[in-house]
Amino acid sequence: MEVKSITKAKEEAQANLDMWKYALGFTPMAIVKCAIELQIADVLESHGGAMTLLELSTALGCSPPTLHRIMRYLNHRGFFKRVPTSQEDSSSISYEQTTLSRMLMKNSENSMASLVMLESSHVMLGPWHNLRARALTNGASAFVSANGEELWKYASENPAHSKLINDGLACRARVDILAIIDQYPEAFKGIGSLVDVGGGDGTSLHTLVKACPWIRGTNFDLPHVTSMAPNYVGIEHVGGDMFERVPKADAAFLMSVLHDWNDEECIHILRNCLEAIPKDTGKVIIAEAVIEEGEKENEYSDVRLALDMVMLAHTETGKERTSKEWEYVVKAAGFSRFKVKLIEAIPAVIEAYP
Ligand SMILES: C[S@@+](CC[C@H](N)C(=O)[O-])C[C@H]1O[C@@H](n2cnc3c(N)ncnc32)[C@H](O)[C@@H]1O
Ligand SMILES: O=c1cc(-c2ccc(O)cc2)oc2c(O)c(O)ccc12
Repeated sequence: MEVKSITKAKEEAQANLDMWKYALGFTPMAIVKCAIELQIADVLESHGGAMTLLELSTALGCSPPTLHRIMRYLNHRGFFKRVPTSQEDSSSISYEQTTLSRMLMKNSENSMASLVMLESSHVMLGPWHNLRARALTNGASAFVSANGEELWKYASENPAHSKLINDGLACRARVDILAIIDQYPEAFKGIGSLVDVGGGDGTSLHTLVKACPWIRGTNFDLPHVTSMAPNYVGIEHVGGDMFERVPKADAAFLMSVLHDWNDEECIHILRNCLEAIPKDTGKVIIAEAVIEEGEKENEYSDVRLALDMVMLAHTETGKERTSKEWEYVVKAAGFSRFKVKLIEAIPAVIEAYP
């Protein structure tokens, strides 16, 4: 074979292999969800060390051959480690936790289980089947087509789904806030009071105030969200509508809120934030993904671009933005200066000054 046709054949073989990832793309999400529901990681953790397949099957109430196949798949993906044994039969295989499998636990510090449960719920998966209509009309919301009304209205009428959203977003909020404080602590220096606009159940603010105890926090969200939020020392929950008014504070913080809305809506929210802070010393801190294009792509780009698709599926007008697009909405809202600090995490920190 000519060099050119060998190269072509290799490319086709690789493309064929790559296509399998898309055809069976749902598998990792479904099996990870199954592992969370079975509580495999929680049972292994409370056992305190390696468990044989038989011990694990008994503890979980599973059939050993089925569990063996599920564990083989998860192990292949880096969840759980097989401990070598001298015997060959599958029943004597032992498993122990890995850093990745600990993230499947319900209550570990860096658990991502609730986010998996949110994204894999019927309500959140339905809209993905309606993207074609959204692309063809750019008007029909995929979420509304699947669930009858837009996400935040749906959540206000379905307490179980509201809890799924709050828990799902809270688990990654903790991780993102810790990354921000660790890599850019200057953002919160000298701030006496801070309002977290669209703060959800207060997890972000609680994590922030624990690390920066000089800050008095106001967690501001829709009334049905704040009324269900747990009490935290140093945090006041205030229910309201950010399109009407934002409570006053030295600084306003918005994380994963503006990506739910179009430019005009963002400008409206940001103007209300500008009204809420002192003209001379105030600032608005925005924690959101910044989409990099071309050569600037890095290991987070894949997740950031996937989040943009989540916005397409789950919100009516939301989107992730490039640095230029952020500059446009911030300046159009009346801020005079803006700074983007890129960090090793999904969100960047954008500071906007009056
Ligand atoms: C994607 S969540 C982000 C939550 C939190 N900031 C975080 O990062 O985990 C968006 C939040 O905006 C809130 N929200 C939506 N519309 C709102 C409105 N009109 N006024 C105040 N909050 C609103 C939602 O209830 C939700 O908690
Ligand atoms: O399903 C989601 C997920 C997010 C999300 C996940 C991870 C991040 O680092 C940031 C955001 O945000 C969402 C959102 O803002 C929304 O309105 C609906 C769904 C989701």
